[in-house]
Amino acid sequence: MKFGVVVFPGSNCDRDMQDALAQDLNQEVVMLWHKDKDLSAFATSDCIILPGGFSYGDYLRCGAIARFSPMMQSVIDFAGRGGKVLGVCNGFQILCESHLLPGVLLRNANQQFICKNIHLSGLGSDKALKVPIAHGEGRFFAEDKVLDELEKNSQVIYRYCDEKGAITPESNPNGAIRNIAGIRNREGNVFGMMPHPERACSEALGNLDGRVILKTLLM
Ligand SMILES: NC(=O)CC[C@H](N)C(=O)O
Repeated sequence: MKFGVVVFPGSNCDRDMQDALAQDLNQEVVMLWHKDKDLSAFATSDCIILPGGFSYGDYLRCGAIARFSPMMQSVIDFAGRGGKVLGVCNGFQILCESHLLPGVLLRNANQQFICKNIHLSGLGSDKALKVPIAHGEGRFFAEDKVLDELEKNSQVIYRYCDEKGAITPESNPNGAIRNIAGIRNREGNVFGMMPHPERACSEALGNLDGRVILKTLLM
């Protein structure tokens, strides 16, 4: 399978994602510019990634302007055809702004930018996975009705937990509702998460837990 990584003005995790996929996971990766819109080289068995960063300087709300990039219309069409799409951090924000995923990312409860390792409970492992976060607007929120629907359809893919896997208020770094760190759409082909698996894919970085996440979701 082939991966396309969309570069927006202000993306800063695009090369990390490219490196993780190409070097650490041995996958074919093509970089895509947000002003282009041609995805004809991608089959629905391929995957488009919206990386982390500060697209358009985070003006208005994180992801609110990137949503209108020409490439995003093509990504929405690609997702509609069943192609896999993953948004990490700013990419997750763009997916919510584009309504490919429900809910919103609000400013962190403590009003601070948070950059640290956290633990996740969810797909791919029985043990807690250690992954870095780095965001100012990462507090997932949706109305109870939406949340109940997400839970009923197993669309919550990751929750913040402690290192033993317990999902507690103390293990929630940003105040995300129900400790939600990542979700998928109902069809199961669009994924969004605030933590950065691409920063945890290499032995040189001392953490391989990100590989488990990327492999589980995408390969
Ligand atoms: N690492 C990121 O993608 C950061 C996302 C966004 N700029 C925020 O601060 O919330």
